[in-house]
Amino acid sequence: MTSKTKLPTYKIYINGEWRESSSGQTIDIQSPYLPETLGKVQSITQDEVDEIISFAQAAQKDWAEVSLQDRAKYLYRWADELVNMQDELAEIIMKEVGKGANDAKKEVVRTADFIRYTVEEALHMHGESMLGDSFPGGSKSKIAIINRVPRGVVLAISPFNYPVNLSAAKIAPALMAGNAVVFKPATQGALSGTKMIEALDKAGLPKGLLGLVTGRGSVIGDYLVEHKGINMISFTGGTNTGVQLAKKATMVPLVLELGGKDPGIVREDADLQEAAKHIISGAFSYSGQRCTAIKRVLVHDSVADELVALLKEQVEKLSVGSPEENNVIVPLINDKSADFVQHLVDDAVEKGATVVAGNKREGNLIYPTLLDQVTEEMEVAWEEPFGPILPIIRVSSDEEAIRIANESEFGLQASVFTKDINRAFAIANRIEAGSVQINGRTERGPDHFPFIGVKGSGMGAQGIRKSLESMTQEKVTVLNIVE
Ligand SMILES: NC(=O)C1=CN([C@@H]2O[C@H](COP(=O)(O)OP(=O)(O)OC[C@H]3O[C@@H](n4cnc5c(N)ncnc54)[C@H](OP(=O)(O)O)[C@@H]3O)[C@@H](O)[C@H]2O)C=CC1
Ligand SMILES: O=C(O)[C@H](O)COP(=O)(O)O
Repeated sequence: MTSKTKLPTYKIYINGEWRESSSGQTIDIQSPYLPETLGKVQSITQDEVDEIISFAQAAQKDWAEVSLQDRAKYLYRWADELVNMQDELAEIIMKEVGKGANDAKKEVVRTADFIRYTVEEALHMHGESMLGDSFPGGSKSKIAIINRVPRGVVLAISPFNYPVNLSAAKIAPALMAGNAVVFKPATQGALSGTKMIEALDKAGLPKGLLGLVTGRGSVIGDYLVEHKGINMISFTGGTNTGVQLAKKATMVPLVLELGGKDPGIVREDADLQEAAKHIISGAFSYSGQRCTAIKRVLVHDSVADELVALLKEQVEKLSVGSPEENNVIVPLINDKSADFVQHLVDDAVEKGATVVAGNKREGNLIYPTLLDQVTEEMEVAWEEPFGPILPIIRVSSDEEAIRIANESEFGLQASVFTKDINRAFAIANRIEAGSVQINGRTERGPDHFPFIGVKGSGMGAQGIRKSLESMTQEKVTVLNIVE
């Protein structure tokens, strides 16, 4: 991939046409690591949002009548288009969000796989029926037929860190389930999101069925969320944004996937080599800019020194630099994020944490940092850094590990490393999180697994089948047979 390609001014997508906004205003998208403006996106107006939603409402009525087999054809073509343009799209992802070149390409291929699996899952979902006679006084002549019907217009709002995959993870199930979509990508991610929609346009999606909204969430977000034409919201992003959104959205179903502070719990009987390998990859890939990154280690005192030595050895080997050379540690999305991460390190060091590795910064590039002797008084014990720093908290028992794990406001995932499978299950049962990984790093994939955040990490579930379910509602038709 070259870094010379000039990107054009991107447009909004309304009723199957690419348009500049009548606002006359655009937002420059800077690369997190290149001294370049990569392109401009439109700041949409409220009138244009109204237009998009009314086209979506009209198109959805026809789309709901299209057979699943026919809907599938558009989505398969979309997946094929994404694969065809994987180099171009991966280059944009890399430059726009600073993701390693290979990981950017994997994101595109994973997205095509996601879309195809979504189609196949939807093709194999069936309704159910019930006979009335199982309830006292009921009768066999009363039969309920329970089908899933589309919700209408789904608002899909995605974050910067997987600008293609997490967007398609909403759009594909929404469309396959018979909905129309209003798609609002993260502003830093809107170039990638727009390119992805170009692929959907090439696939011949009926006009109006999907509208692309660009503009700052802080400016247009409330208008979208409160719009009466929206029938469901699927949001992935930060907890603060998600909580504000939930307060504003009234009487529409919400799926929220928010932040995390996933603990890696290491028991004294763990295979420490394996645990260290999973923790490093869980904590530091893409510089820790994953909601599912391991964001704190809770290790038993008796093995803490050994684990810290193993982690140190591996942290020092992590490659640091440009995403173009596939470095693991890359510049963070912006200076503000880097400032926040540095603040967490400074606060911890001031309160007595030991720097085992790192604590070095060049602009928005934060070197991988391992902090030992972290205590509950330090902000880094609780805050989500979204950066390459890993605090180690030493604990004296499983009880203490569980207590600290659960005291977090978040509840996305957790990892438990141990050879004792009974203890692993006992701990997993008590951890307040959507998923617990036993002897593996925290991660969302494979994408057909349910993906769930509890407490401040979200509500509702994603994962292919769960997304299809959340983007439909059950409808019951009762047949009363006259004998
Ligand atoms: N649990 C999960 O599945 C995941 C969670 N995340 C979380 O996301 C965060 C990082 O992503 P980031 O993009 O910075 O998150 P943000 O919360 O900043 O933004 C997410 C999306 O919300 C939009 N937005 C901002 N304000 C509003 C508003 N008032 N109304 C509606 N939408 C709004 C943003 O638009 P704009 O960009 O224009 O501001 C963006 O599209 C981390 O906390 C991470 O943990 C990330 C990935 C997965
Ligand atoms: O956005 C995120 O951080 C993802 O949902 C995490 O996905 P991953 O675990 O597959 O990296």
